[in-house]
Amino acid sequence: MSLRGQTAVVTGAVMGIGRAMVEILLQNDAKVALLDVNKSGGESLTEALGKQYGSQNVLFLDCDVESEEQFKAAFKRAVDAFGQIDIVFNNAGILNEATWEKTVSINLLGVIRGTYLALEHMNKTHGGRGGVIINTGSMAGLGPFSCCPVYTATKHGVVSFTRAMASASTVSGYGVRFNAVCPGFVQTDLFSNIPIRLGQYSHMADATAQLVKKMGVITPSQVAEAVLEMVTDETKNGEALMVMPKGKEYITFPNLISPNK
Ligand SMILES: NC(=O)C1=CN([C@@H]2O[C@H](COP(=O)(O)OP(=O)(O)OC[C@H]3O[C@@H](n4cnc5c(N)ncnc54)[C@H](O)[C@@H]3O)[C@@H](O)[C@H]2O)C=CC1
Ligand SMILES: CCCCC/C=C\C=C\C(=O)C/C=C\C/C=C\CCCC(=O)O
Repeated sequence: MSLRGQTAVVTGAVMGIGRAMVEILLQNDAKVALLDVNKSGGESLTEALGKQYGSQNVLFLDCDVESEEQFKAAFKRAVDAFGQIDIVFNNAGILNEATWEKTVSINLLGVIRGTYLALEHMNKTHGGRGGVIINTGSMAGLGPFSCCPVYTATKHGVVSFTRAMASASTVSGYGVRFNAVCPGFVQTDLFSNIPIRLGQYSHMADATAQLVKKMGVITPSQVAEAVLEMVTDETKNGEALMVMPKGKEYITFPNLISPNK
């Protein structure tokens, strides 16, 4: 499937799931702006990707999603370089229960900030041409990940924010679709230094390792393929797509207004 003529912004683009998403977008002919705090890694990755996919199709922007100023400037530079933004993947996230305020700031506030800044360029009621925004949740956004209560709260926030924005967009005519991807365990850097990341819950590291063993682990590319499906399938809006070793599943949420439906 071709995304030729489409432009994407990916946060947390240098490693893990973000990096896999950048590659699949480039493989499908999109132009991609990579936003990340890892400047040296971002510059060398972008140089390598430029050689493979064409340097005019890839742009690194040094950006901390905690900073409104840096984030706003990055969107502007992406628009200046590529002309418009059609796809946004708000993916940057950390897992650290010790620095829990930072976890909230990056995982939840960063997604909200990225969504609102993206809408300034994409919202059809403000001269944009619409598009799709995918936010990275987690299975921890669907059920409790007991060793990480704050991380769990941020991911529930991401899923709920995404669903509410999908609904707001439909009602308001923004022309932008919103979906959340909810992976299980993915083999990335988040798996390093687990006891430190768990902070006061470090005593649960062994039990969590058992859970990982039971549930299994997927690759960043499997997550990227699931995200691509929600990018390209124009019927998908307000979805939370769980991605697990046993496969993908769109989550059915309770209908709170008509509980028997
Ligand atoms: N690895 C896993 O098992 C799972 C991860 N996730 C979520 O997937 C997303 C990506 O995580 P991974 O790829 O696993 O992590 P990772 O640690 O491999 O990559 C995260 C990337 O985000 C960047 N980043 C971190 N803080 C940033 C900030 N303030 N501003 C901009 N960029 C920043 C990092 O430099 C890095 O390139 C996160 O939101 C995470 O919560 C969700 C479910 C499972
Ligand atoms: C000891 C290894 C821990 C590794 C943790 C690393 C990353 C986890 C990232 C997540 O986003 C969590 C992903 C999946 C698990 C989430 C919830 C499990 C809920 C299980 C249940 O309902 O009981």
